[in-house]
Amino acid sequence: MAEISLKNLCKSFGSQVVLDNVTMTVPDGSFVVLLGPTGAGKTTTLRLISGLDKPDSGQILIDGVDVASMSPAQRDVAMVFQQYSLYPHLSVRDNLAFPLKSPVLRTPADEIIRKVDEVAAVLQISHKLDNKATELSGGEMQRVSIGRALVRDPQIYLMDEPLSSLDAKLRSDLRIELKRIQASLGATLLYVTHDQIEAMTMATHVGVLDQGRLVQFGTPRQVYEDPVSIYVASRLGSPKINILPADLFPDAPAGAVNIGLRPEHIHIGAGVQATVVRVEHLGDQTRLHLDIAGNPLITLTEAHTTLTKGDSIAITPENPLYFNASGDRLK
Ligand SMILES: Nc1ncnc2c1ncn2[C@@H]1O[C@H](COP(=O)(O)OP(=O)(O)OP(=O)(O)O)[C@@H](O)[C@H]1O
Repeated sequence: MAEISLKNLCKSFGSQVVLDNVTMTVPDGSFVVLLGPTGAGKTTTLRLISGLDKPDSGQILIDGVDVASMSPAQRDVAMVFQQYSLYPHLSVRDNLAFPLKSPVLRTPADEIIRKVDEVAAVLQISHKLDNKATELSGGEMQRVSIGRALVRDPQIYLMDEPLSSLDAKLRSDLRIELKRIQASLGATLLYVTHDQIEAMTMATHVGVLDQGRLVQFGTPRQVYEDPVSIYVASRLGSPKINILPADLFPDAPAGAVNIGLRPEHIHIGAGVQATVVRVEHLGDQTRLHLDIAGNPLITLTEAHTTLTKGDSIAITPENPLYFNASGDRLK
């Protein structure tokens, strides 16, 4: 396995700057999740690393080697796309075996059988091994696409929203499986998603992209607890962080325009008056939708709360985050 190092990477399409001076290290054996809204440059980053596109400037090093002159095959990278890319005329077994049959790898036949069976079991598609790729559901096809990356032993794995087409149950099963496989192989994995639960549960590190710029890189916990801006704070957490005028509460520091309050960081019992707008019972927890001087706010309370719509309560911020007029964090 290998480290990926991006140095001052820039890429434009026509007049649109898609990556703006991105410098980032994906450590050997890490699971790095790139987060950002649509168009932030996530897929482009993967395509540049895999060699499918070329950067305008900057460097990509894999295990310390500049890969600029290497073809995608020479880079020894396995990529899983959002859209499954299978050979429709081949069976699932042959699709999975295909990467191992490359003349460069020369994998022995019994090793191919063993690997394919192992990966099919992990991805819960053993019963479909003899089906044609066209005879699978979308979710099954996507599992075969992931399997085709897993049968190989590449230097790095690049995955572009590989779970987005799967239903919720399968997505959560595969989140756990992918994380387990990555950790047991010690694989270096760069993973693109919109899904903050995937980021929080799988990543060793999270990189947040904003219009082609890498605005924060750290552990999921660092990025969640210590975001550099409202933009970053809003990328992680469900329900989302509450962003309110800073002067709704006492003790805002000079220059603070907004206060950011995570739903779990609001103490009920004393402080500023708020009105209950809606009580959302989710089984294990209850979300309280509040109104505070005309501003919406969501917080959490115990499952069996007796609060109802129209009640008046008092709240105090815990661990508030303050932001200036540009949305940058005040320390
Ligand atoms: N080959 C191309 N030609 C022209 N523009 C492109 C090309 N590839 C990407 N873009 C543009 O670059 C921007 C970034 O695209 P990219 O696919 O990297 O975003 P993303 O963060 O992966 O978004 P998504 O989450 O929607 O996949 C988009 O505005 C896209 O339209």
